[in-house]
Amino acid sequence: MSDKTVQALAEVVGIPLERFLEQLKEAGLSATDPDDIISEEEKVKLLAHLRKRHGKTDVSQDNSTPKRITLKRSTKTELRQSSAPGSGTKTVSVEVRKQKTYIKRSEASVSDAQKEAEQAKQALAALEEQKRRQAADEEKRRQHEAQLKAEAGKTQPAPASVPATETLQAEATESVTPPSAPAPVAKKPEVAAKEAVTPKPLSEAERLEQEKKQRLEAAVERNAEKVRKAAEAKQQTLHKKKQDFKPTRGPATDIAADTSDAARRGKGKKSKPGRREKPEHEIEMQGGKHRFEKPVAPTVFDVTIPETIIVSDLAAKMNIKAAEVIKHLMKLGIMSTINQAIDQETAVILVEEMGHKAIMQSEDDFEQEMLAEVMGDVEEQKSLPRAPIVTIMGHVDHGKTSLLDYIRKTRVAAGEAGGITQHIGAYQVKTDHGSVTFLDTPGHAAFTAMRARGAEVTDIVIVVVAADDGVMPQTKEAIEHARAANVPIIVALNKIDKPEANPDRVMQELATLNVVPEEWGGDVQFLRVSAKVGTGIDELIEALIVQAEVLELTAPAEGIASGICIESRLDKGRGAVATVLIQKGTLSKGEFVLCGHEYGRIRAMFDENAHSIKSAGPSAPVEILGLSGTPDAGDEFLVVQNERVARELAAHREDRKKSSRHAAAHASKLDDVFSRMTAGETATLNVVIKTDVQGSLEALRESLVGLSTDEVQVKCIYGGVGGINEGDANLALASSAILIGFNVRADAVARKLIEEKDIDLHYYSIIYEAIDEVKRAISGMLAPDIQEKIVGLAEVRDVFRSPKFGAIAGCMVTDGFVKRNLPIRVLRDNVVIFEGQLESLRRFKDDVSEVKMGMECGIGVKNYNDVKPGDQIEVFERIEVKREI
Ligand SMILES: Nc1nc2c(ncn2[C@@H]2O[C@H](COP(=O)(O)OP(=O)(O)OP(=O)(O)O)[C@@H](O)[C@H]2O)c(=O)[nH]1
Repeated sequence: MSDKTVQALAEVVGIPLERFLEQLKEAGLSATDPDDIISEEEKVKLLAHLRKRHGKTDVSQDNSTPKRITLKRSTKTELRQSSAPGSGTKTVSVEVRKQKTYIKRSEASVSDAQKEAEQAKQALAALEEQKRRQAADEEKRRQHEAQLKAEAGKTQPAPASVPATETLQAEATESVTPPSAPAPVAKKPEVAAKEAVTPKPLSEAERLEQEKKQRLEAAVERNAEKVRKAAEAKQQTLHKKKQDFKPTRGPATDIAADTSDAARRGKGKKSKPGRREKPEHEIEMQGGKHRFEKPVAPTVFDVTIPETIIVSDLAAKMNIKAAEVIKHLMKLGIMSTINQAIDQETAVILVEEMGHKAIMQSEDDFEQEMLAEVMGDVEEQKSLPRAPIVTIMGHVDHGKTSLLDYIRKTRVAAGEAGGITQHIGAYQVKTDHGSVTFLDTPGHAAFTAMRARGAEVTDIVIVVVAADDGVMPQTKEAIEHARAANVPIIVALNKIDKPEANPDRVMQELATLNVVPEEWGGDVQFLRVSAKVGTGIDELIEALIVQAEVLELTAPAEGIASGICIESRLDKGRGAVATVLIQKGTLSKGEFVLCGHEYGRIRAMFDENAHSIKSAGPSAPVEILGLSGTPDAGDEFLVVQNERVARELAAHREDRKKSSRHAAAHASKLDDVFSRMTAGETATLNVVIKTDVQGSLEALRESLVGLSTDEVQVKCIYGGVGGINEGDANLALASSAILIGFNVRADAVARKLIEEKDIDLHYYSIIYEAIDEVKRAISGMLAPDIQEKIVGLAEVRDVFRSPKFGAIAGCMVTDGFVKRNLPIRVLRDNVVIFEGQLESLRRFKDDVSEVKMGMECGIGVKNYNDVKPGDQIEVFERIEVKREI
């Protein structure tokens, strides 16, 4: 055997290093370090020492008859006690090993002193080889021993029990011990007393088996030692951690503990990559105490409340369940659902009542804050004159489109191949004196719709009046809408080329509407034009430029661009395409834009001639590509520098849109006119009146305007004849006006808008009622005692004549339900033509009391036989409403 280090030898022998070193010291050897080399000579010395140590036990007789002794001892296994710490059932196996000491010794007895070194080598090598044998052999051996014991038939004292490590050592020692060598030391006398050995010769097979068992035992012992050491180390770590851990109350100290832990780990050995660290909480839980503690005082949150907030969002901000918020709202007398928006004031009361701190936040504040971040430090740019933005309005067929087309073709598309221009919703005309931008969506509906969305884009309105036709209802509407928006008017007297054109008459008519020509001493420019032959078009453009100068329209030409989206669409090949009108600054390709709640980088930019351009300045309409979606017409756009905030702002706007849908619209209400007046908010009540005939319009308008007092002025924004359409609803919305329908009704589109925007619409059929209600509203007498509620609508599809009932209208119920004993009105083109009672209501041949939406029925109207297909029958009920004050 070659020389080995102390450590290697200790491992081979299977005893702890420290112990082995001790033994080396006792043997008087110089090696003190695990890496010291033990020479053959030293090994012999060590063995001699060990032999001497064990020599206290007198087993010389055994040695002289080794085989017999071994056999007898091996039968006493079951009485042994464990000497292998921490190895559970294997403890029994360890006991058995002690017998083998005798076997070894007996075997060793045949060897002589000259063979010591060689024998030792063999024993050690054998031990090494047999370290990992199966425990099954051990079991087998025990059974065999039990059998032998039964055969022996008598009890003998147990041999001395020695710890496994010592036994192994002894094995090595005794294998080279001369016959006179002493037996191993009996460490546990009580066990030794029980064991006695009856000498009996061993067969060769038995001897081999005993050897095998011995080796197994050695392996088991070494494993047990390892396990024990690991358990001890673990125990120590735990103990140390427990000592280090001091229970904390606040998160700050928790963190401190964590960091100190981490620091400690860092200072010691570095955790190996890939090795899973034991989670902190497991360790803390083992300490018997959870590190998180219930807060001792209620947490007070700072709750930021926007102008409206959805119940579930409010609950989330206070870290409570929505049901809790709903419960508190109930206590405040407010019934709400989880998705309902509540106003800021209510939310503040609720938040404070729940013990939190409410911080009122205006949406504008928030947006301004974010916008400031988006825009960065924008230098104040010098304002320069800019082109006016013009909208053309007028009555049907008076030539709006022709005028726009003529200007575009002659002034914009000049020089274009084939004269084909792309329609992008707006175009700019350049002259020597300046430019003019035309919005290419004629009519007051588009104009008012943009206004209703809060976009005040138009600088000047051209009202087109056909000189051969004169002022018509939509001419009046156009004028009213322009006035409501406070936008100056220029009148284009069109079709001047026609022989029957009579511009003077038209001028007179307009003068009666307070649109007085400059040449008559008024302030409105009148131009005689022909959209067909081009007469007066240049003058018209000149007039626009002059008007722009009067208005002193200016905008910064440099700097960050902002403006309004005038239309957008989704193009199959190009994605979202938006036409925007730049109001300020210069917009460049590649810049990042936020538009409404859409955003993106401008991939490409085109002018009205579909020319790709790199940049554009104020009042220029451009088409941009690259937005995330299609913004709404009227949405504001601006260039942003920071994509992150742009995205957040876009998300915020989207949220706001959502909550404003839930929230009560801010449209004006007749009911709260008085309260707003007293709050000093308004001194004007705007009304939009639609009536069945001109006579009632005039009567109603005069009566209502006449109600004006020193404190409040009733202002008729617009009055017209006919049903209430989308334009009327938009006008009411844009002007915060109340809609009054006198013997007229709103059409389906208008009804939808009115419902969506919560516009205050009132239907009357008696002028006095309308006057009385407005009077009461402005004098604080809120809510009438009796209100009318429309419960159903049926459309007349056919009319049958019956000798018994007269005219029977075959109807389809299109909304709500029709009930026999409720009052009805007959409407033709949304105008009330009759009010009365139902005489009969039938489904097929049966009389019925009620017919629901989607069903057909026959309706007979009492004392009225003039029903025609296309008429509508409105069923309503009068309900009593309690006075609120
Ligand atoms: N003689 C003559 N005809 C014109 C003139 N301007 C328009 N027209 C004709 O008038 C008709 C109506 O013109 P449009 O431009 O469609 O009128 P509009 O106001 O846009 O009509 P809507 O789009 O229906 O509201 C067309 O047949 C035009 O050719 C003009 O200056 N002279």
